[in-house]
Amino acid sequence: MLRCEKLTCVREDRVLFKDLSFVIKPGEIVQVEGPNGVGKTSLFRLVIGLSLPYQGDIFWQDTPITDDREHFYQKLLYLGHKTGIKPELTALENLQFFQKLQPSHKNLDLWEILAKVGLAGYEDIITAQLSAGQQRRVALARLWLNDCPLWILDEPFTAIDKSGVKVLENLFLQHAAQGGIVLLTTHQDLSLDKKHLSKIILEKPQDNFYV
Ligand SMILES: Nc1ncnc2c1ncn2[C@@H]1O[C@H](COP(=O)(O)OP(=O)(O)OP(=O)(O)O)[C@@H](O)[C@H]1O
Repeated sequence: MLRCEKLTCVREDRVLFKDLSFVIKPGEIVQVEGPNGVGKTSLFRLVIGLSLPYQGDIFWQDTPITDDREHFYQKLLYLGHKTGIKPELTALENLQFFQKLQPSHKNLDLWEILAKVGLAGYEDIITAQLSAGQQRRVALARLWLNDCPLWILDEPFTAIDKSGVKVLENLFLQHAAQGGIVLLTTHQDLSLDKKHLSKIILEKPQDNFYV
């Protein structure tokens, strides 16, 4: 369970959000929604401990994430705006690298995973030569190669076409059905219904909302 209590985020003396509290339980998919610049990425950076909140606390399984970072990071898969793939390696080599980080998945068929993300026939191409959407697909293949219960995904669908979004939505449902958590942000409309998708809406504060 991920619990955030009374989070306040300040950037350059400007309050992005104040006293934001939420709980995400195993099996939930939650989308953070709001216009450009409202603070979605900033919220994710707080939640994963990359920056400190101005006020508030973040708990994983009732333990503050600052108390046991190592345990928290073992449970977390975070994909940010950058793809995090190595452009000089092929799609397959990138996956082989990710697989080495997850020994429990050493027997998974990487060709099959590349086919699942729509890269059959592109396995041996240097990723720098792939399109933006194909590069994003290589990065997203990591979702098939981990045991982490908590997925935090910052705009995972950037440059991904509709059929790719559908594949990922199904994967999120599968992850949630197994007790995982997906916390994501996207500007795309998702086809998941209210039963499967909750939302945290961030709104632009008043112009004079300064500390
Ligand atoms: N490191 C930083 N230092 C100062 N200001 C920052 C920093 N990071 C973000 N900001 C500011 O905080 C605000 C929120 O940025 P953030 O990236 O969280 O928005 P977002 O909701 O994710 O936007 P988008 O939908 O465009 O990705 C912006 O006005 C941005 O300029």
